[in-house]
Amino acid sequence: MSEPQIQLSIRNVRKSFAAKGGEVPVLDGLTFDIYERDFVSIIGPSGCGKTTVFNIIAGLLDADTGELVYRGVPVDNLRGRIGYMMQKDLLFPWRTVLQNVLLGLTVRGVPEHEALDTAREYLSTFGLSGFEQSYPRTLSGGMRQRVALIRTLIMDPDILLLDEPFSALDYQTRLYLEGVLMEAVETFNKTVILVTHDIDEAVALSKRVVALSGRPTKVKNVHTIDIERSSPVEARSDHRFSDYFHTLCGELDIQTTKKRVKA
Ligand SMILES: Nc1ncnc2c1ncn2[C@@H]1O[C@H](COP(=O)(O)OP(=O)(O)OP(=O)(O)O)[C@@H](O)[C@H]1O
Repeated sequence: MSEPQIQLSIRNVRKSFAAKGGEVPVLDGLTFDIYERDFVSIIGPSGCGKTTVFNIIAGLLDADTGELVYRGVPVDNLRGRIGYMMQKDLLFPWRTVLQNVLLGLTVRGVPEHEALDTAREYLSTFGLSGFEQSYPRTLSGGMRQRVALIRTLIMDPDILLLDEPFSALDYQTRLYLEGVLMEAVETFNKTVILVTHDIDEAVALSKRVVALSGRPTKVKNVHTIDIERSSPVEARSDHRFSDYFHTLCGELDIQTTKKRVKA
């Protein structure tokens, strides 16, 4: 098999924020690589700067120092190359499902009939045919996240940045949407970077997991997850799943053995 090609390098990125007591260092020289068609999860303690990394990649924030290198070329950010999906679906409530999905293509100047064909095809692929004229408030949380995922994918970004996209959903819907995501990523050949608090989800979906330390944040370790993965539910039955799960709990200092509670 050929060596994986590096798509994006994050090199020595530092970022501090001004706070009442002075500058707070958040990212302390973050360095890791993303390969072509990678699926990488980023895990780390709450507030360690996971969203900040995404915002720097997306061009919503500037790093203080450090470098992003995209396919061998240093860049300021990946604006125009990424699709960013967040925990909150951010659909426009006054627009129908179809109008929400069409928006990006229209802004890009895609001819109307072409945009409509593409939008309908995506809605059908994601099981949302028949809901074109529905408004977001009439859909379940899982359906709204499917619309948000379509809206992200339809722009054909090189890399998907997914910031806890399923964390507000119930477990059953999450499992279902993990499967939808996995299939979509394979069908559309996308590279994914996923921020998640859910170690179970990280192991089930990812080829690699980047574990971050607490603030000021560095990369603690990068783990390759080598499991059979025909679906995220199947992945959970792989005999190595539990080992990876425990290793990553250890990275986050989560106690996995029983401890006596002192009376
Ligand atoms: N624009 C900003 N101005 C000032 N401080 C900020 C700003 N953005 C983030 N921070 C601070 O930087 C730190 C990291 O925030 P960030 O949201 O990136 O962490 P996170 O790991 O994504 O958090 P969580 O796990 O809770 O989602 C936090 O202490 C946050 O308060």
